[in-house]
Amino acid sequence: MTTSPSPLLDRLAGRLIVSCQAPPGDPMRTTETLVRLALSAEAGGAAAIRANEPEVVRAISREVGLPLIGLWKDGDTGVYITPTVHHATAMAEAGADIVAVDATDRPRPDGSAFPDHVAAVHARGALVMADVATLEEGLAAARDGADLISTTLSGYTPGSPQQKGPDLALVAALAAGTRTPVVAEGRIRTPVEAAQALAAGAHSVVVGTAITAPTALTRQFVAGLAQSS
Ligand SMILES: CC(=O)N[C@H](C=O)[C@@H](O)[C@H](O)[C@H](O)COP(=O)(O)O
Repeated sequence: MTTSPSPLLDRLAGRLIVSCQAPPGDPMRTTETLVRLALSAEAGGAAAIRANEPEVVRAISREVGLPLIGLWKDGDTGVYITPTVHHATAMAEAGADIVAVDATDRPRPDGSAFPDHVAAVHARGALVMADVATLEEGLAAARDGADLISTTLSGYTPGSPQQKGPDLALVAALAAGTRTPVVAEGRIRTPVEAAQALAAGAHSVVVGTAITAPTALTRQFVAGLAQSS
C-alpha cells in the first residue's frame, strides 16, 4: 500500500469504496434509489462512494457523510467516462471530492488531453482519479498529475486483457511502478478478491456490481441455473 500526502487519500487507505451506479433503463436508476444504496454502503462501513452524473453526486453529498468520487458517463463507446473537460468541471462543481476521468490513450471528443482535466479539476479543489486499462496508461497518468490511478478500464478496451476476474496483475505492476496510490476496480466479486487486491498493492478497492446491482446479480444466478439444467 502506498502512503500519500493527502488527508483524503489517507482516509481511503486499505478501505472499501462502493460504486453506486445503475445502467440506463435499469429499475435501480433513480436518484433516490442511488442515494439509498450509498446510505447502505455507509452503514456497512464503506470509506467512500463512487457515483455517476452531477445530479446523483449532488443528492448523495447532501445525505451521505462520505467522500465522493464522481464521474459522468456519456455514451458507451470510446471514451465515455468523464470524456471532456466540461464533464470533469461539472463533476467537481457538483461536489465530487475526487473526479474520475478516462485516462486511456484514446482520443477524447473535445480534443482535450489528460493534463487539461487535471488542471480543471485541481483548480476547483478536487482530486483526480485516472481510470486506466494498462500499465503504460497508468504511469503516464501519474506523470501527468493524477492523484489516484484506478484499474477501472482493464478489460474494457481493445488493448487490455479480457478476463472474468479482477486484473490483479495490473494492480501489482502499477503499485510497483509508481508512488501514486493505486485503486483496484473492476470485476471484484468477493471479499477474498478485495483482500487479494490490497495484498497486490492496492491503496483502496472499488466494488460496484457485487454490492449494488441486483439486476446483473440476478442474471448471474439465472445463468448458473440454466447451465446446470
Ligand atoms: C468499465 C466501466 O464503465 N466501469 C464503470 C465505472 O465507473 C462502472 O460501470 C463499474 O461498475 C465500476 O467500475 C465498478 O466495477 P464493478 O461493477 O465490476 O465492480
